[in-house]
Amino acid sequence: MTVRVPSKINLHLSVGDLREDGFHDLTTVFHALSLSDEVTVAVAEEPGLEISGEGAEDVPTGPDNLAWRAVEALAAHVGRTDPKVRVVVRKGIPVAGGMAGGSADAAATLVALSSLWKLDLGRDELAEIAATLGSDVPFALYGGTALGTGRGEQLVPVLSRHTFHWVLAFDHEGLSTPSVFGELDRLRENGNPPRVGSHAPVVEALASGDPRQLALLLGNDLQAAAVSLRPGLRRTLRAGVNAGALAGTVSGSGPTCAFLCADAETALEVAAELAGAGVCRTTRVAHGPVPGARFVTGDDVRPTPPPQVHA
Ligand SMILES: C[C@@](CO)(OP(=O)(O)O)[C@H](O)COP(=O)(O)OP(=O)(O)OC[C@H]1O[C@@H](n2ccc(N)nc2=O)[C@H](O)[C@@H]1O
Ligand SMILES: Nc1ncnc2c1ncn2[C@@H]1O[C@H](COP(=O)(O)OP(=O)(O)O)[C@@H](O)[C@H]1O
Repeated sequence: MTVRVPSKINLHLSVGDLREDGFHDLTTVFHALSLSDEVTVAVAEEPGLEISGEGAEDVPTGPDNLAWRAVEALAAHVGRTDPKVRVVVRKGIPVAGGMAGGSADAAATLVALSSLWKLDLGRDELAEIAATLGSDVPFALYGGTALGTGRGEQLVPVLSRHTFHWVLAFDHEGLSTPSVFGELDRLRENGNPPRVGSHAPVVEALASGDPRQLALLLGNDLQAAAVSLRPGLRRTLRAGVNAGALAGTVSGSGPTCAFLCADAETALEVAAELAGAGVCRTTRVAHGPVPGARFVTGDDVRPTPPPQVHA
C-alpha cells in the first residue's frame, strides 16, 4: 500500500495577528508541487517507522514523527489499540524547508492506512483527523491549488488553468516554523514590515494561466521573518531572478526558495545556474498543480530520485 504525496508552496501567504491559541489566522493560496514523498504501510508484528531519502537523518523516527502520529490518530478515531503496522517513508521533500514534508507524510499515512484497514472514510473525514495533526496536513490530502483560511486548514479549491514550472533552492539547514512566526511577531512589534494585499489578484492570475501575471503577484508575509533569521536568502532570491526566473519567493516559513519560470526548459536552465552560483545546497525542478495523496501501483513506486544538480 504505497501513497505518493506532493509538497506545497504558498503562492500567497497573508498572516494575521497572533491568536489566543498561539496560532495566526492565515489567508493563503496553497499550490501542490510534483516534488513528493512516498509512504508505504504494511501489517507487521514489529510496529515502527523507517525513513530514507532527502534529509532523513534530521527526521525523528519515534512517536514525534508526523507519519506515526497519523497512525495513532487514525487508530484512535476508529477505536483500535496497539496498531501493528510498519510505515516506510521515502523523502524527496526537504525537511523543515517550508514545503510541508512532515504534513505530507501524515496525509499519505492516513490515506494508506485507511485503505489497509479497509475503513470506509472519505477525504473530508480524513481531513478532519488531518487538521488535528497540523495546519498544513489537510491540503496534502487534496492537493491542486486551494485557498486556505483559519490556521490554513479550511480549504476551498482554486481554479488553475496551466501547469506552472518551478525551481526550488534547498538551503543547508531547515528553519523551525514556530520560530519564523515568532520572528514575524517581533518584527511587527518593532516596526511595520510590508504586508501582502488581497489574494484575489493571485486567484485571477491562476485562472488566466499566465505565469508572467502570476509572477508579479507572488507574496509571503513570512518572507521578511525568514530573511531576518537567514539573511543569505536575500542573495538566493536575487540569484534565481538573475538566472532567468520570472520571480522568486520564500516557500511558507522557509528557507526553501521557489522560483517561477516561463516554461520547463527555462526551469532546467535556472536550476543548473542557481546550483552553480553557490547560494544554496542543491536545486530541484518541479511542476504544479498536482493531485494530493494518491496510491501508486507496484511498477510506479520509485526510489527517492537522486539530486538533479548539486551546488
Ligand atoms: C507556515 C506554513 C504555511 O503553509 O507552512 P510551513 O512553512 O510550515 O510548511 C503553515 O502555516 C505551517 O503549518 P504546519 O507546519 O502544519 O504548522 P502547525 O504544526 O500547525 O503549527 C506549528 C507552529 O507554527 C505556528 N503557526 C502555525 C500555523 C498558523 N496558522 N499560525 C501559527 O502561528 C504556531 O507556533 C504553531 O505551534
Ligand atoms: N515525517 C516527517 N518528515 C519531516 N519532518 C518531520 C516528520 N515528522 C516530524 N517532523 C519534524 O517536523 C519538523 C518540520 O518539518 P517539515 O514538515 O519537513 O517542514 P515545514 O514545517 O517547514 O514545512 C522537522 O523539523 C521534523 O523534526
